[in-house]
Amino acid sequence: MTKPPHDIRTLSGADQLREASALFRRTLHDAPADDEQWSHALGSYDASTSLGAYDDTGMIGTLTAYDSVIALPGGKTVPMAAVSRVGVRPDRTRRGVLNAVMRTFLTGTSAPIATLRASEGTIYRRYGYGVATRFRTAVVDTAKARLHDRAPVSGDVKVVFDQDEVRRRVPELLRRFGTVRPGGILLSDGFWNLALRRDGNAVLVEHDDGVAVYKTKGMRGEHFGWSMEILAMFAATPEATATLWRYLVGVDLIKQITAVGRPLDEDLDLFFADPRTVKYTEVEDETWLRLVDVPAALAARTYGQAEPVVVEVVDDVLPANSGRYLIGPDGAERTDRDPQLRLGVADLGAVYLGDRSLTRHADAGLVEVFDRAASADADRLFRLDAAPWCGTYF
Ligand SMILES: CC(=O)SCCNC(=O)CCNC(=O)[C@H](O)C(C)(C)COP(=O)(O)OP(=O)(O)OC[C@H]1O[C@@H](n2cnc3c(N)ncnc32)[C@H](O)[C@@H]1OP(=O)(O)O
Repeated sequence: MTKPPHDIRTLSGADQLREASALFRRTLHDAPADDEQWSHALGSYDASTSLGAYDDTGMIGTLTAYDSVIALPGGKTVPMAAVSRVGVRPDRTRRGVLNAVMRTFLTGTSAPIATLRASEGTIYRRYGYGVATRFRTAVVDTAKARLHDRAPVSGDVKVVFDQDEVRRRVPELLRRFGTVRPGGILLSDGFWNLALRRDGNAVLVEHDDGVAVYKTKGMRGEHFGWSMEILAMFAATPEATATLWRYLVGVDLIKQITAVGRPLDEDLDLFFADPRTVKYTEVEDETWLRLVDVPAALAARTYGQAEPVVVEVVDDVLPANSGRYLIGPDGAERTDRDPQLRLGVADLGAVYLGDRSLTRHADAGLVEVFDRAASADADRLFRLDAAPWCGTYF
């Protein structure tokens, strides 16, 4: 009989990391990295935050976390563990391996917040992750695309094609612009080196207040027709948005531009003479966020103006987080007062960055409301003027 798959170890050395990489890629139906790919992938790993699960047949599960930071409402950034490369060998699934790995990770990480991108929507809620940011896809028809006369174009852009320079400049630029909104994160140079190599011939567009990275692909059945995909785009000002888009829609021979993963409130159509230039397609979940240290995370963001509320948080995986918190315009702290609202830690994670309100979650049966006025106050405390958004896929 196979022994319980609960032997979880922190990985060490390139060989174990390569084994974990191969295992993870297999779970996504991909072949292991060859020597060339692995030489670039190794630098994206940190062994100290990578776990392996073992039984008597060897490594059967893995999870890694990139050291990152996340921007919060109020402008502060705090350490964040960006969880990725989660996989369990297909002959060992549904026996509690992920359960053991995730619990080991959550009890061991020093970051107050963890986030991830979920391969399936049913997996991570049980570990306390909630959907904290969402994005939508913008498809731009270049045949129609002309910015209107009052679009705030300002200055010019510089285009970089040399791939060594692209890989050097992108992490630098994202350190400046990647956290312009709450939900924005920073990842290491090693991560970007790997990601940009995977995307192939990436083109970098720089503006004084923003950056875009794109790739192009020949379109099937189109003579001299290409499509453009925006891989990353951050603008700190409306002028940067207008100027970057003026460049992008002006590139010759591009028939269509797809920008996956744009903020829900980025109203790009307002920049164009014909608003039907832009079609918004799927809205998808982006950041799944887990408050690992609830008191620290609640204290790290700022809040809007409203009466303070007492929220009871329930956390079965990390029970030290469970308890009552007084949250008000001046901050958040533990309290003994009677709760006005009660919710699980996954739903606290979902409202934490200010995307959908606590009342919307209550309407859906996800928050217990003992005092309706407190629910409205909580909405004003947590809400932001702009939608939280990450914009970086990992
Ligand atoms: C952040 C990322 O890296 S996302 C990528 C995640 N990886 C993948 O999608 C690769 C393919 N899938 C896998 O490798 C595995 O199926 C995993 C990692 C998703 C799950 O691993 P397992 O070891 O099977 O999970 P485990 O047995 O611990 O299950 C834990 C719980 O989640 C549930 N669960 C796990 N996977 C799924 C799923 N795909 N769909 C629905 N429920 C699931 C189990 O039923 C179990 O529920 P319970 O606690 O109520 O009993």
